[in-house]
Amino acid sequence: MPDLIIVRHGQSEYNLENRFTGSTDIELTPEGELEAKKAGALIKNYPLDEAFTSVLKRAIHTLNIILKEIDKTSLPVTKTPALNERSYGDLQGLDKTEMIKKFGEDQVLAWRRSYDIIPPHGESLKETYDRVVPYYEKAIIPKLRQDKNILIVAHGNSLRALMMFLENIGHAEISDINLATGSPRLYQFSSDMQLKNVGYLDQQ
Ligand SMILES: O=C(O)[C@H](O)COP(=O)(O)O
Repeated sequence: MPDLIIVRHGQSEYNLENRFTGSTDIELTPEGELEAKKAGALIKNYPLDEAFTSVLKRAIHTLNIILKEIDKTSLPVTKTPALNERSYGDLQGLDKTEMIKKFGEDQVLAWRRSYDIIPPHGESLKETYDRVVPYYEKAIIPKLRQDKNILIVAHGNSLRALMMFLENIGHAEISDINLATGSPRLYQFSSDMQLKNVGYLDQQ
């Protein structure tokens, strides 16, 4: 029965400053490092075989802190741009509240949470799904089929896209779903890859 754990990176400097991050390569805050350490403590009881992350440092550093916490710094790690945060295009670096003042709450919410509305020169959740899910199917499902336990550390929207696939979440429903930083979510599958159990480790 393979386990998959997904974790959004800990708080980043732009998260703290309420700025759009997207594909900007921004470091964790001290609070984000602490969140990663706490995530590691929750993951400790699950024997992992491999980990996957993006090529952005907030995710890589979160993974490194988790691996240190669970005493598995030699775990095989794959870093791929397929798991990167979606691009927020022209919004990157800008203040989220300022953007609400300029464009209105509904527009900003649509850019942030809708499935197919594209932020200016950025990437929609649909486009993110179209790179995350094929990568998951090609590179990660075969490992789970070999009964390997896998950890993925990535980003709010690359992981929302993956959650849509894993939990069969519809286009409308996904707009209400947000993944908190540093909160591990566990998926347990049967040997024929049927989802048997899903939930946040800090709520179990
Ligand atoms: O890119 C960002 O700004 C964050 O990682 C996620 O942003 P969101 O909550 O607006 O999707």
